[in-house]
Amino acid sequence: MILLSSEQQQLNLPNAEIEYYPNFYQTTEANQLFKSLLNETSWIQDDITVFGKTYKQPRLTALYGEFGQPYSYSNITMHPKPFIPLIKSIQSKIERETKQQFNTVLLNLYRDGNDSNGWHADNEKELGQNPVIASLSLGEIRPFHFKHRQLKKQRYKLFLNHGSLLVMKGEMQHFWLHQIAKTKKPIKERINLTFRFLVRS
Ligand SMILES: O=C(O)CCC(=O)C(=O)O
Ligand SMILES: [Fe+2]
Repeated sequence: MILLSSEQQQLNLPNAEIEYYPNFYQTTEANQLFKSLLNETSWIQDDITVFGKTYKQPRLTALYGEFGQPYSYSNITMHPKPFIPLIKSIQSKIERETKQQFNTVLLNLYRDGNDSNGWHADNEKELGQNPVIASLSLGEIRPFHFKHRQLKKQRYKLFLNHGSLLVMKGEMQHFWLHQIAKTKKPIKERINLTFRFLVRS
């Protein structure tokens, strides 16, 4: 099933609360943000270890945070850089419009269709019980797939527009998995910023 909309939308799904703002940033501003983030972000390519074998992560990432608290997922520990003004200003707009608070952002750069982000949930302990995650998309439009862990008919894809914001809340990270799949289509870069609130340990 495909979910598409041109307006702010609340999706009613079992065990999840999802809000989607297709035009969180207008195109001109989104274009500028994309260009600046591509150039100004400290992108790295981490190694991931799966069943004892080490691979290059199939995308570039960067972590920025307010407290310098490290964030670990999939056997990777990332140490945040202090916020840069550009990212701070994006965070402020997201906080204002969603009425939620964030202190950390994980950025993903999908260089082309070969880059991806496998099925996972953002359920690390330091995110707390029911995390609110705000995900800004810039650049190439790619489908965000999500599926319920138990209810096998509950599978969806949402095309994340250039300049769009997706907010995941409620029990979503307990009951659902999400991914950005590889594609053979010749596509350009996509940047994604996922704002999170890390509980201080
Ligand atoms: O690129 C996306 O839209 C999803 C990113 C994501 O799921 C993550 O970084 O945890
Ligand atoms: Fe995620």
